Amino acid sequence: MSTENMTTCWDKLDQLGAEVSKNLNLRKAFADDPARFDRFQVALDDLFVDYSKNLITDDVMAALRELAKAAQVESWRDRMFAGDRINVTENRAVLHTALRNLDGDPVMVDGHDIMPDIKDVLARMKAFAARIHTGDWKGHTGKAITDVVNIGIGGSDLGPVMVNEALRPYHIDGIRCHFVSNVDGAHIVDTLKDLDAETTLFIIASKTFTTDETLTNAYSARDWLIGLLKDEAAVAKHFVAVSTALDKVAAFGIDTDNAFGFWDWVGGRYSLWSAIGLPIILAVGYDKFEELLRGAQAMDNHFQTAPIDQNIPVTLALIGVWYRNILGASSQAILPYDQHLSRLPAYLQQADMESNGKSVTRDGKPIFYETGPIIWGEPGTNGQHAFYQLIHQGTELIPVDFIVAANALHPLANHHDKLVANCFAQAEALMRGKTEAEVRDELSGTNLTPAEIDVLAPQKVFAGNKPSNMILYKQLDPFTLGRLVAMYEHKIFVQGIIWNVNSYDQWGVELGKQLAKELLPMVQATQSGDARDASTAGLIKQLQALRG
Ligand SMILES: O=P(O)(O)OC[C@H]1O[C@H](O)[C@H](O)[C@@H](O)[C@@H]1O
Repeated sequence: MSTENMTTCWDKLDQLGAEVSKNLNLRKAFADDPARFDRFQVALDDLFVDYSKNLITDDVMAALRELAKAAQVESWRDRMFAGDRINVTENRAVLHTALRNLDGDPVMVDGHDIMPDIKDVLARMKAFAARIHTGDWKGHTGKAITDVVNIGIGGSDLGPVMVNEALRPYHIDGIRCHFVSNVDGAHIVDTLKDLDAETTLFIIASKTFTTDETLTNAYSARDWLIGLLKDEAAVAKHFVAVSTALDKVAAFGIDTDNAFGFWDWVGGRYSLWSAIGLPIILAVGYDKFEELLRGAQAMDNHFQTAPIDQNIPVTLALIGVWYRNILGASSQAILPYDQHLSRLPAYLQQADMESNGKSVTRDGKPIFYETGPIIWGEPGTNGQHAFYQLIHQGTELIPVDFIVAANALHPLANHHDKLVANCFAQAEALMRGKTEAEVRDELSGTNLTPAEIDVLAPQKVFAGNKPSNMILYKQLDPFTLGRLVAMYEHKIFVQGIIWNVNSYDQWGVELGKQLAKELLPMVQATQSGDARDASTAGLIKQLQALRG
């Protein structure tokens, strides 16, 4: 990319940033411009994004699109889809999009078409799930499986957890999925407490099959099963694995006939579309999983073909860059008005923060601008009664993504109407605010004294001018969920290109893992901690004292 062009774009954006900060009032912008809503929207069929309530003008959007062009977003996008090794620090292609390229062209990696491999694993998962669902797959004592426990962490947990929660209305009767991720023994102990070993199936999900938490939980699950069924041979009927490292799966003692593979060109946090999605297939059935893939594929096609100014992921990415780099926002709130999307913020924390939480460029140079924001959020309306206070009246600029379905998948229409009304109301309130004059007008009808009004009125003022996107669609079915997740994946990709970071490695997680290994014998009191820094050494001593 041309650094010179980028600098020109950033300079222009800085200048527009100063202008917008000084002059743009959204309430007035809507009043002055009846076409603002029509101009600032993008859609893919029923998936509609209103971005008119952002601190943007036509000039801002034009300058941001110039930035995307200068950063060569489109050619990077094409390189990603074509299987170029854009994950340079790991020398890998980035091809989660191939996992949902169900009826697309061949995708080549090192001269080999990967599509037949992908379809082969899908077919094996489909057949396996059918055996579980029909009761044809029997546990060691001859009983059908009723409970599935997925043991995995990070990308081998958060995607299936989020999707299974999101697709709750589609769950198949007779099979319950559980997830164990934390090395905190409470997680597995609490999960197994109510399960019957004879009817429980464990999925050990780990891309690398080296992750300590997952292996620790897997061994404890194995002990639990063998302890109850009194036969090591039981493992064969109660353990399956999902991994790219099938040799390590075999070393653990799981028959590779019962393992589902994926490949190093699937990043962990982009892997729910791969065999990592097995618990999704077990929860909702293969056909719904395929609808999820087809939804993601629809968003992939849109991302590849829609012009920049009508491209949903590009638009969301550019608006995010505007807030992060020009207007100084440090976080991005994800506020789904959908109880079933309660795990979406946590899922996007890994997707976004592990991808773009970087401070060196792709070629290893230090970065002197802001990169990935802090991602956080909770479903509405709950958040309204907790942290929205700070969004409305605090001192931080917090751009918000509201996400809501037009139709509920439950019969309580009055609930859904209230949910949607609250969602739209929050976006409106953030945008328009409430002036001191409006507050004083309201208070003038009360029996407060003028002195009391002087104290109270400023507290009740809403500055407004707070930005949000509204993401609205027909209903949260598997297809739409696929579109939604792929939309965020591509948003993250575009931002990574603009920030010139490698969004597909995660070296920042390594140091803690390494030190935990070193500290374990000190925690176990088989080695002295005295040589560590004074705080760590002191904590180890304090720990031993508390353990007595
Ligand atoms: O799937 P695994 O190899 O067990 O990895 C699980 C997780 O742990 C790693 O430390 C990374 O931070 C994550 O990106 C990854 O998803």
